[in-house]
Amino acid sequence: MLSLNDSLLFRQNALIDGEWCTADDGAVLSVDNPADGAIVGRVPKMAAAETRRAIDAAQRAFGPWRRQTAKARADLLKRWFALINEHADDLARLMTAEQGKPLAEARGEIVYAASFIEWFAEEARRIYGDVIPTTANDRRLIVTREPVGVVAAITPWNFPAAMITRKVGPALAAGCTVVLKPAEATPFTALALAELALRAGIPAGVFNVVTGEPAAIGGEMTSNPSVKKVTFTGSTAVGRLLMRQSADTIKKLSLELGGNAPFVVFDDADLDAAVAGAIASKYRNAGQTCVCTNRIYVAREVHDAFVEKLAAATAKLKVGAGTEADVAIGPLINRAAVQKVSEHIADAQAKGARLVLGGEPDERGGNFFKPTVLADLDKSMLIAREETFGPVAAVFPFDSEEEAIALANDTEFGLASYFYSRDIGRVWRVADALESGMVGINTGLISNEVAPFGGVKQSGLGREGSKYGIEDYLSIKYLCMAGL
Ligand SMILES: NC(=O)c1ccc[n+]([C@@H]2O[C@H](COP(=O)([O-])OP(=O)(O)OC[C@H]3O[C@@H](n4cnc5c(N)ncnc54)[C@H](O)[C@@H]3O)[C@@H](O)[C@H]2O)c1
Ligand SMILES: O=C[C@H](O)CS(=O)(=O)O
Repeated sequence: MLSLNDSLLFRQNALIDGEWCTADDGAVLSVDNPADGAIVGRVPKMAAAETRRAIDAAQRAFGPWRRQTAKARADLLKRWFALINEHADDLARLMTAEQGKPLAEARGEIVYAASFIEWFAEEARRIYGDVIPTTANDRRLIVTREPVGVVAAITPWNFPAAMITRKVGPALAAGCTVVLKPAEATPFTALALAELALRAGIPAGVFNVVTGEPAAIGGEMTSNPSVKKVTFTGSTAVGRLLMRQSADTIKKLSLELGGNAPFVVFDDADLDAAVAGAIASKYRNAGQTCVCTNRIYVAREVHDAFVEKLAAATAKLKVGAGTEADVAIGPLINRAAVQKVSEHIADAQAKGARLVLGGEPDERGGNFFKPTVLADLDKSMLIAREETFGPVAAVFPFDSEEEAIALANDTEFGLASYFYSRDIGRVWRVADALESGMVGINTGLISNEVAPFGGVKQSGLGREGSKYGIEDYLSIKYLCMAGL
């Protein structure tokens, strides 16, 4: 049973135009706790009709919201930021109950999620235009930047708060209004954030949350002409589908999609630092992040030493429910996730990989899986091509810098990549050669609100966070002011 300081944060209804409401037919979706399968709660199973009403509410709210001054919007966002931090413990409990991550990680995500609201409250007041040197004395050339309008947002289950504020923060700061569909597995964190937005004074209709049928809701979002932008975070497969569905009405798109991050350890690396970085990047959220290391390439000269150190560090990671003390690896989100991890391990072993540690579900059963280290892998294995999204460290040997770069880039994804070297020439050569939107050099943790987050190739379009993250919610208008 959920125990919150503020029980009103536990919302089991959707939010449309400032009102908490049910599905038209009263249907509901159950949400279960990945740690024990217990029902956490239920949310409306909405579809196209309710989504259309939410879009209409956002359209009505857009005019008044965009006409507020930047400072007025910034002040409301700062109040929302303060309320999120004030209620961080309750938000973390909600998140652990529905997503499973350890409470300490959930608490950290709330701080990270709030930082996007604070950052874009500040950015709201720096949306500048241009005055261009004129082409003739009878005219002045002016550039202004305007909010695009109603934004539809669809987010994943692995970061139930940060993936939402990384979109809603810039959208509201720019003067847009939002209709959000959170993942069906993790709606309660989103609904609690929406409750706090109302308490902050963000007007009805500016931020709406619909829950329910992904295909029906997404179909309305991508076809409704009032929606001017779709911003999506999730798998590349769904991102591709939404891109196709948005084409008929030429919607602006931001896509934060799948990854398959390489982690390269060169022979001149600080091995202990590389092991610490691999642990941080691999096992965060039980390996369920888009920027988790998926393939670890180690110079053959240091391969065995690295594997030994990595296995020793991995063996110290405690598996358990997110509410238990000192847990590092919580449950995976569902049985399908456990199945995929098991398939990747079995496939690798069948093709010659060596199991160093773990390799099977935890004794607890259910969605718990032992942190695993595999060695002596090669590119024929599924784990080399697919995003595992689980606690499996796959170590591949390599013999040259050129080979390491070729192996690292041998994927259709290009979100994050990492490498460890203390040779400054090699650092610049490898950083330039890696095909990814983000590169961690001598670190396994790169995410924050001030830097541009996003990928290349089939990992997506656009950037979130940083000064760049607000651009996708703005359009440029050129004024040619003549007759002077
Ligand atoms: N690049 C990033 O910033 C980032 C961040 C987190 C997760 N991800 C990626 O997301 C994936 C894991 O998350 P997931 O399992 O929730 O992904 P998913 O694509 O299955 O679901 C993401 C969201 O899309 C919705 N959805 C599913 N089918 C839909 C449809 N037909 N129409 C409209 N919406 C639909 C889901 O309900 C959910 O809200 C991984 O590939 C991971 O790499 C990427
Ligand atoms: O899953 C991907 C998220 O973007 C996680 S984070 O931003 O790296 O914390």
